Formats: sequence, structure tokens, C-alpha cells
Amino acid sequence: MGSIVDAANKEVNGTASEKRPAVIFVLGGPGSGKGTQCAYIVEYFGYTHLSAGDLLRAEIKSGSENGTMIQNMIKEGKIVPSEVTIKLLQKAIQENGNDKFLIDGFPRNEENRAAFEKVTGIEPKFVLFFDCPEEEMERRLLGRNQGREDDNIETIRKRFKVFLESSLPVIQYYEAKGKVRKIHAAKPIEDVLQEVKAVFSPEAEKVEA
Ligand SMILES: Nc1ncnc2c1ncn2[C@@H]1O[C@H](COP(=O)(O)OP(=O)(O)O)[C@@H](O)[C@H]1O
Ligand SMILES: Nc1ccn([C@@H]2O[C@H](COP(=O)(O)OP(=O)(O)O)[C@@H](O)[C@H]2O)c(=O)n1
Ligand SMILES: [Mg+2]
Repeated sequence: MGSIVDAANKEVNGTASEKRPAVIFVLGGPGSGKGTQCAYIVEYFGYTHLSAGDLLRAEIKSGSENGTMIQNMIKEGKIVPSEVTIKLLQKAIQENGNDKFLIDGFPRNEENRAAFEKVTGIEPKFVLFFDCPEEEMERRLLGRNQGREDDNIETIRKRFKVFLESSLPVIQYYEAKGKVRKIHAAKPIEDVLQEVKAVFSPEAEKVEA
């Protein structure tokens, strides 16, 4: 209370006693296994999982005024303006009592990245990057069976293009800061999980600190 850190937090977050939560960005192409592995990280390491895509899909379902715009963008594989996505993420963080979050599928472009940092003052602890070849991601997406309007071959190709053009540069940005933990994601779920666990082991987390 009353420290310089609290004052800085107050400036950014608007509340003096609230400490900024620890955030890990979970990135990787569509179908690389982000959501699947996040469920395990929640179970083993106590993080709260926030999927930007899930939050946007819930917003469509809620009948919000942005719903139609979000639905059209998702159908086209385009990235929704950060203002919308960041509001949903902030609300989810505030409503949750946890102090550590996996933010899955965000930031997806430079605009997402810069705006999140500016608005929340949060820098990710590290970025978990699921590296997977397109042909494997395509196979997984076509077999996902979650009734998603964007899991069809036409939209999938658009999403791959957006990933290469807009999302990879964000990963490169964090790579240059030494913050990327790359996971070889083209393996069976159990094998990917072993790599993920190694990143989150107490020894590895100590090195981050
Ligand atoms: N390592 C894996 N090997 C094979 N299939 C996987 C693997 N990881 C996830 N899947 C499956 O691939 C699909 C996409 O996974 P998901 O976790 O939703 O990826 P993302 O969130 O990155 O799009 C799902 O049907 C999931 O069950
Ligand atoms: N930061 C984000 C995340 C998702 N989205 C939208 O939501 C779609 C699905 O995102 P997702 O993260 O659920 O998709 P997967 O990578 O899990 O397959 C994206 O293709 C975008 O249209 C967005 O606009 N901005
Ligand atoms: Mg997902």
C-alpha cells in the first residue's frame, strides 16, 4: 500500500491495491492445439484459461450490438478490432479471482499487442508458441467437429494467411525479447503435454523470474 508500485498500478489499472495479474500469451496457428493444452495447464498449474476466440463467440451468442460484426469477421477469418477483444479480456480477468492467466489466441496482430500493453500495462511473463505445420493443422481443423462456422476449408485457408501475415510477426516481436517458449506441436497430445509441462515446471518458472 502506498508504494511506488501501487502508484504505478493505480495509474494504469485505476485501483491502488490491485496487483497486475501474471499473463502468459498462448499463440500458434489455427488448429495447433492451443485450447487442448491450455486445459491441461489449468489442471496441473492452476492458471485460468481465457480464449479470445471463445470470448468473441460468447459475445455473438449474447446478442450484443457487436455480435453481427464479430460473426462476419470470424467467418472471414479476419481479426476483430482490439477494442472489442480487450474489453472482453479485461472483464473476464476482473471477474475472476485468480492472479495468473493463460490468454489463448491473443494478441493475433500488432494492433492487438500494442493496444493490450497500452490499456492494461501488462507485459506477458512469456509466450507459449505451438509450432505446427499447416497440413497437420488443416487435418485437425477439418476433424474438430465443434460446429464452428470457420472450420471449413475456404475459411481455414484465409486463417492460415492471416496467421502468417499478421500473427507470426507478433511471435517474432517476442522472440527478439527472448520471451518465446516454442513447443513442437505436431506430435500426439501426450507428447506435446510433456514439453509444455517442462516449461511450467517450478525450475523453469524460476528462470523466468
Ligand atoms: N497433439 C494433437 N494431435 C492430434 N490432434 C490434436 C492435438 N492437439 C489437439 N488436437 C485436436 O485438434 C483440434 C484442434 O485443437 P485445438 O486445441 O482446438 O487447437 P487451437 O485452439 O490451437 O485451434 C481439436 O479437435 C483437438 O482435439
Ligand atoms: N485475438 C483474436 C482472437 C480470435 N479472433 C477471431 O476468432 C477466430 C477464431 O479464433 P480462435 O482462437 O478461437 O481459433 P483457433 O486458433 O483456436 O482455431 C479468429 O479466426 C478471428 O476471426 C480475433 O478476431 N481476435
Ligand atoms: Mg482454440
